[in-house]
Amino acid sequence: MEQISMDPDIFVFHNVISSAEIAILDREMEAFLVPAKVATPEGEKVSSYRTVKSVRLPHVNVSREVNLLAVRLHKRMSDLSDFNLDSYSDVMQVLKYDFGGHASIHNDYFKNSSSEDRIATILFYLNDVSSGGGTVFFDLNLTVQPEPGKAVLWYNLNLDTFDYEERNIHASCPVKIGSKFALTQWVLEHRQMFNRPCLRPPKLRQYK
Ligand SMILES: O=C(O)CCC(=O)C(=O)O
Ligand SMILES: [Fe+2]
Repeated sequence: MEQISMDPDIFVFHNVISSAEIAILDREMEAFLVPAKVATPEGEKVSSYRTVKSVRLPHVNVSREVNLLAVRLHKRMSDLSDFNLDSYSDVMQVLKYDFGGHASIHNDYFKNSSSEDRIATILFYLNDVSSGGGTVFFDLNLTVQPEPGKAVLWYNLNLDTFDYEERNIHASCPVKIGSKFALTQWVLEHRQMFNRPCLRPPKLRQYK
């Protein structure tokens, strides 16, 4: 494990998913991938803002082998992050960015006082991308390049101030060769009330 940023904390882990496990996801999930939608004032839409195919995991239509793998991956994400994850409510997303696929600059929090927010993000990289495809943190001058088995963890809510962690604004750079295959987990805050207590309620979080 490496800490690639101290303030805010960002951690990188290596060899956290095996090539055999990646092969299962590659083989079984391709058929279920659909263009991801983003929330707009007119509802959920496919958008040039985020051009990626995605599917939820666990998933009702996939084999038992894949759903058992999903349970193992949740346990592993929980072990490496010390967050409490539940296979039924904290669904992961398998992501595939084809040539040119990208996610424009954003933060992962909702900043919406009516729902619980995403306290952190855990992103597993499942392949190499020889050109493009990095996760870039603009304010931190940091780019994390995909490598199979590597994972990155960042916090969307600051665990010291209990406020929105705006400095983790990020994007997924356009893929210039091949495709990018990844798995993301947005960690919700309510289930963390005992291991990360004292988060400020959404209405009291500041937006400067
Ligand atoms: O694919 C990436 O590098 C970034 C994904 C992302 O922004 C997210 O999962 O929230
Ligand atoms: Fe994101």
